[in-house]
Amino acid sequence: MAEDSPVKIVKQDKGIVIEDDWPGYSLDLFTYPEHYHGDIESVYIPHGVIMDRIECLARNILEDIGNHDVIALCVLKGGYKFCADLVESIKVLSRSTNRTLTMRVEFIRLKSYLNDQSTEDLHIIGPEDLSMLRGKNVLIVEAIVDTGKTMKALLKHVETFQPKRIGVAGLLVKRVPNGVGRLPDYVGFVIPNRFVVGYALDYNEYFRDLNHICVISERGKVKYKL
Ligand SMILES: O=P(O)(O)OC[C@H]1O[C@H](OP(=O)(O)OP(=O)(O)O)[C@H](O)[C@@H]1O
Ligand code: HPA
Repeated sequence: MAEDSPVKIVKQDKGIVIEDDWPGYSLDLFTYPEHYHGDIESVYIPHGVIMDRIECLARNILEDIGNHDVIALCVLKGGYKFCADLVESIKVLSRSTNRTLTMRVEFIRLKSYLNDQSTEDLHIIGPEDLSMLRGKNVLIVEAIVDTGKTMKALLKHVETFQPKRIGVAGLLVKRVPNGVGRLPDYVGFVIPNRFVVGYALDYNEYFRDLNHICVISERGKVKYKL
């Protein structure tokens, strides 16, 4: 039976720290779509490493969830791959440990970036009504916390629907000067202040179809600039 109390977050994960001098892997060592040739500088986090890390996060999250019901709130668009892989990993782990876990997934979309810059124009595009979160344990699933502005606005918005407890899983947290707001409870990787793309992270909607997380090249920035 599902427990009625709030989920206790005890298995916090501060993430794997990628140092500032990490150049990434040479592109020759990996495959990637031909149409991005010249548009990326290096493979920063290979797809397989992302998947392994997600499995660890899933294990920690599952231990904290116990027998509680949880709603995963996927932050679109950048979070769609992380959310799908995280929920799948939690499902597989819960089956292999004979648990009966019901995890609902809901979606919200926020947008603020133009080119590689955060703008003041932060829109919550939808849905307006998240009343299904009232009294529930909510796990926000976000691909990247950079300036932290998106997470700050999102938490403020979600709190108005009075969930029981909000946990946050973030695949990437960027080391930036003057970052704002709450850091995720479960972090995949802490990365240097470089603009990364792939694994659903975009630059003006390009690169979401790249499996690895890569550093965009100057040529890529110019080619897809708006
Ligand atoms: O911490 P911040 O500096 O606020 O940046 C993080 C946000 O930026 C990106 O979203 P974006 O606005 O590009 O929309 P998208 O997810 O649809 O690409 C990303 O997916 C995060 O949601
Ligand atoms: O480095 C980034 N890449 C893609 N989207 C982002 N949104 C914030 N930071 C980033």
